Amino acid sequence: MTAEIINGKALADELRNEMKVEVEELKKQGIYPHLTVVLVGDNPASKSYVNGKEKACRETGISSDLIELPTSITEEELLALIERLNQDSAVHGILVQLPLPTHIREQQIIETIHPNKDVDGFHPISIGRMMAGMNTFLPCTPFGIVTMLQSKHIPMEGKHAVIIGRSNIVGKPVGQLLLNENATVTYCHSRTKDLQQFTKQADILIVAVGKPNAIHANDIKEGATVIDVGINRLEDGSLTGDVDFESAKEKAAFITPVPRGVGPMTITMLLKNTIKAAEGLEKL
Ligand SMILES: NC(=O)C1=CN([C@@H]2O[C@H](COP(=O)(O)OP(=O)(O)OC[C@H]3O[C@@H](n4cnc5c(N)ncnc54)[C@H](OP(=O)(O)O)[C@@H]3O)[C@@H](O)[C@H]2O)C=CC1
Ligand SMILES: Nc1nc(=O)c2c([nH]1)NC[C@@H]1CN(c3ccc(C(=O)N[C@@H](CCC(=O)O)C(=O)O)cc3)C=[N+]21
Repeated sequence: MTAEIINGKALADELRNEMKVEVEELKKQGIYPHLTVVLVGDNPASKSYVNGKEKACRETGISSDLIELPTSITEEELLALIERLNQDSAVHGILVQLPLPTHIREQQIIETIHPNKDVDGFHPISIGRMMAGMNTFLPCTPFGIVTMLQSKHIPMEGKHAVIIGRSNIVGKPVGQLLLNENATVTYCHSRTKDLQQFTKQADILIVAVGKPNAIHANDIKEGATVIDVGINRLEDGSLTGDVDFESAKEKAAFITPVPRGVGPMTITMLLKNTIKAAEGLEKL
């Protein structure tokens, strides 16, 4: 079997065009959706992601501003900035780019962002609402993955979804969203014994490890759907995922590429959450 490639970039463009219309409608009502992005330090990868987010906002008619801070900023100063953004009624969404320097406690920062402005969906209140299946800001990468599966009418109900990775931003929440969609979910991680025993059972395999070639064709079941979340920059500057795409695409039924797979969908869901934040919480 040769897999159908799920073009995340094309789907992202399509959804962004729809959102553009929604944003225009909001503006007619006097609501100007606005995202504030906070970037601490000068990590080149973070800068590049943040640029992508700003460009996507512009294209959708969402206004955004970037607050760049030196690595030397203290946790107190960053918390004070977030408190100020929480109070600012012109700011609908707040995104603090991760990772943060080690002297700043990430969890403190995440918990200070007002849940009504938590467009990343990382606040414990957002996570709790997601677990309870309530309306909330869903974390962007998991939300993007489920949206991709739905766009291709790939059934989740009753299917075995195997997740490799258990981070708070990808692995754990994507498993929860798939569970909400009635999949049977297995989590694997670095302490999993005999990983292949699990991956070979997966109808839907989500790979969020952060290592090139973590998964090959012989790890997957014929006809599976393979979602590659990994973003790895190689020495030659090119980007690659966690899956050996060339071999896996001969065995899977559906597969996402890197680049132009999950990444653009992550940004698109951020735009969606920002619009939702601007529309106001009464809808939450
Ligand atoms: N496309 C997108 O929009 C996004 C892409 N990413 C990318 O996705 C990847 C994962 O990100 P993130 O979740 O933040 O990463 P983390 O490093 O936080 O998590 C990686 C996970 O993989 C597990 N793992 C590591 N090695 C193995 C192994 N050999 N076998 C099985 N499991 C293993 C770890 O296990 P343990 O918990 O035991 O350590 C951990 O749970 C990265 O490449 C990142 O750049 C991230 C966010 C968005
Ligand atoms: N608070 C916070 N929220 C995040 O959502 C967040 C974060 N911190 N820290 C880092 C990760 C990573 N992430 C990506 C977003 C888009 C692409 C993306 O658009 N990738 C393009 C390629 C981009 C390129 O060429 O560099 C693609 O895969 O086609 C990738 C990765 C969001 N993250």
